[in-house]
Amino acid sequence: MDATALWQRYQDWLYHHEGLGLFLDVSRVRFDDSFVAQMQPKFEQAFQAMAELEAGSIANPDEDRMVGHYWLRDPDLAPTAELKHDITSTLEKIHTFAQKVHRGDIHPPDAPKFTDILSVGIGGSALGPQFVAEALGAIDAPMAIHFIDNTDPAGIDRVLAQLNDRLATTLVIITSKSGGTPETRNGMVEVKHAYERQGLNFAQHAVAVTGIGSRFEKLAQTEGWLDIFPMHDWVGGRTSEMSAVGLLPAALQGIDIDAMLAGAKDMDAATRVPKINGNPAAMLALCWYFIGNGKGEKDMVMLPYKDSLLLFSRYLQQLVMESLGKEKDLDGNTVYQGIAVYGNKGSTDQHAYVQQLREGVPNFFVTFIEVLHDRNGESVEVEPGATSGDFLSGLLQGTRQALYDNQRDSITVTIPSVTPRTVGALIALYERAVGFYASLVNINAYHQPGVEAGKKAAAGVLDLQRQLVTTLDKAGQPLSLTELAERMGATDKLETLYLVVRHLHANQRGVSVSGDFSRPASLTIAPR
Ligand SMILES: O=P(O)(O)OC[C@H]1O[C@](O)(CO)[C@@H](O)[C@@H]1O
Repeated sequence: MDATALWQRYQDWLYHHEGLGLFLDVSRVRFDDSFVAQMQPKFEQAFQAMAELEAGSIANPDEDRMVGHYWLRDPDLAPTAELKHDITSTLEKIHTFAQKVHRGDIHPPDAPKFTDILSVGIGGSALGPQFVAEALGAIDAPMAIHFIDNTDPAGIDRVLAQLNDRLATTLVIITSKSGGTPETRNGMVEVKHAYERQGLNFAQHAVAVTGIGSRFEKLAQTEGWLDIFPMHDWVGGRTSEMSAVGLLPAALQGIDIDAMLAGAKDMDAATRVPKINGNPAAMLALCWYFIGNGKGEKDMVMLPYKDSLLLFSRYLQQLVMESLGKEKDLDGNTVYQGIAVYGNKGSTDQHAYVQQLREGVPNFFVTFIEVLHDRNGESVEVEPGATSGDFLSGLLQGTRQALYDNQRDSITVTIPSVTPRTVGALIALYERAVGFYASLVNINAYHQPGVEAGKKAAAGVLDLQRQLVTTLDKAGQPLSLTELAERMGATDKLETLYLVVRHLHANQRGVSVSGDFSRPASLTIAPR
């Protein structure tokens, strides 16, 4: 396409949201008019399905529940007065709680104010709060936030060591919709121990964000935690940033959560428009379908050219991959759907993997996120007539052009600056695009059956470990791996037993091993 035709295409497809100051450019994705016409009927169905979802239909048939994250930013849309009340009262409760914590009305037992937040959660109960903290957390925020989002003992120790002197003034938020996620439970138990070691009362520092009636809710009630915030069953983990999951930590950090909600609400309204060109989420879904042939054949590389948006790709990894990565479609056909997402930030990644993007295997498309406002305050010229921000902008444009020249498609989302309002809008934009794309490829975006298999297998390994230690204790003599497996009736699990023994040995726990780990048959295992 020559420069004149490309410029025309740029203008024909340029989306601009005046209120948000957001632009979307899809001109560097090579679909043509006939493709758009061919997709029209599928989009009509997608718009219809989305309208039904917003009206409260059972959009997640497997789990028999409604999907209501759009109501969080526009409670008037909630299908019943009761749901509307749940949303508005939770928001009010968050505001009041944050104000009281900031004023010191709610304070730790032995100090006038809480200084820090320790958030314990994983997946949708961590990624949104982490992204928002990185994007919007101020250096002089009223409270600094820290995260435990794994069951890695060394990782937990690192966070607790950083907080050591301030544990007495740290507010702990335990977030789990199900209230039964092992990593989060472990994090909570470890944090509780840390408080007890310092002679502190954990309950008087703890807040739960959890599903109504969950195990965590009951525990928090029994132990008398500071407060409990509800997660409603119609909000999925990966779309929960605008529920108490995201809003509570954001409000405590002094982030304007009403502006986040307003930005998302405006974007929701813009993506409710039932047409392709003119609806930014539909435009994204159209591009994803075109580029990946409706089968996710190409990966989505997210490149925000702004350090504070570093975690957007990680946040989107869950939103996109947990929603779209499905074996079966809604009719039960095996489809193996999904779109892989990765990326960090520009221009940094240009010095890491952009070489491959420009010249290597063409199995991706890039989404550039451009931020127009460079910084608050004046910029020095780093060379005559150019600032650091000019370089950042030039590098984005240059990479976009270099990729296009080599047949690599890209999308560019432009926002005026990184604010609560634009961050809310970005989240809403991608939530809706994922919803549309799921309709286009006929899958359920709102369940995650695949995650269960790994959880069940992990539980099986831990059961085997307990059985192993009991068997060894009973035997009272060293056993080879094979003898151990025979006594346990687990001769089909020799490899798992070997891996468990190796891990226990590395941590001096429960077993004493002699022999050579590189020759499993040489090992003898005794109780410690
Ligand atoms: O909030 P919960 O119930 O602890 O779940 C955490 C995450 O685990 C998952 O269920 C996957 O295992 C995610 O969908 C969810 O965001």
